[in-house]
Amino acid sequence: MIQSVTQGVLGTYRTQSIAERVARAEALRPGYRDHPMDVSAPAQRDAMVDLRASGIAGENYYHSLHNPPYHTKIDGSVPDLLLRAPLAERLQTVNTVLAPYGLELWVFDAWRPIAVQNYFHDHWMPTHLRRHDPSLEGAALQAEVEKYWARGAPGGMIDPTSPPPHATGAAVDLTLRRIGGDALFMGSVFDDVTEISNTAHLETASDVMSFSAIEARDNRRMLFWVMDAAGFANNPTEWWHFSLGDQMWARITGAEAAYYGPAPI
Ligand SMILES: C[C@@H](N)C(=O)N[C@H](C)C(=O)O
Ligand SMILES: [Zn+2]
Repeated sequence: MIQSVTQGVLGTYRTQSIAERVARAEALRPGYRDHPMDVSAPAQRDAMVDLRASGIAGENYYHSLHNPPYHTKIDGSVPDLLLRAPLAERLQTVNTVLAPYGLELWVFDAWRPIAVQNYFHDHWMPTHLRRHDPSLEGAALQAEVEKYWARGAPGGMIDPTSPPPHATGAAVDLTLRRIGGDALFMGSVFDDVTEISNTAHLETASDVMSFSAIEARDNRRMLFWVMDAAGFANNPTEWWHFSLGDQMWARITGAEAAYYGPAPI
């Protein structure tokens, strides 16, 4: 029998605010790309696995045509959903927590080719921002871009001490869905790179919240806490982005150093 999400562990997660935790992460995140990297950590050699082969559902968003706001396949994208093997195992564990509720994870993206990262950071996001504010340039433009899109690597040469999160195989973009069915309502589409996607946006949104907003808030809470319990850190500007072992994770959790640099691909 399928359990209601209002009961048991997910029921608890739905009622537990994430405001404080996300605010703390937000304060810690700046400068995460300068966080120490343990380049000789044995984990640096952890294998990459395709998540579908590990029983985790998903489709690479950038390699699909059903991917608003893009509605087109992104040049350089790949169909794979590759992640470090120990992290894939943790996602399997998350699925065992979700299964009694008839839920599972749905992955949008994991390891990302540097060409895709460079495109969004260097072209797509600056173009989008300048459409709204043509005067935006230089450091101010970069700061706005990097709220949502991490700096890539010029010429594709990834710095082993400062890789973009999705180049490490330790960052994953995902949501919750009914097993084999529809995704739960999270209040924004994936890659809506505006404030609506900030993880705690709905925690503080308004005094009189719509039922839609409450549902999205509670679903975000479920996702946040179930991933937190598996050791993942959330990127505070995006409800879908989680990582473990990379620099953003290290910065947010207070780990001395990251142990996942560029993925062995
Ligand atoms: C925008 C989103 N899909 C994303 O992946 N953002 C993070 C911060 C990144 O670029 O690594
Ligand atoms: Zn991401």
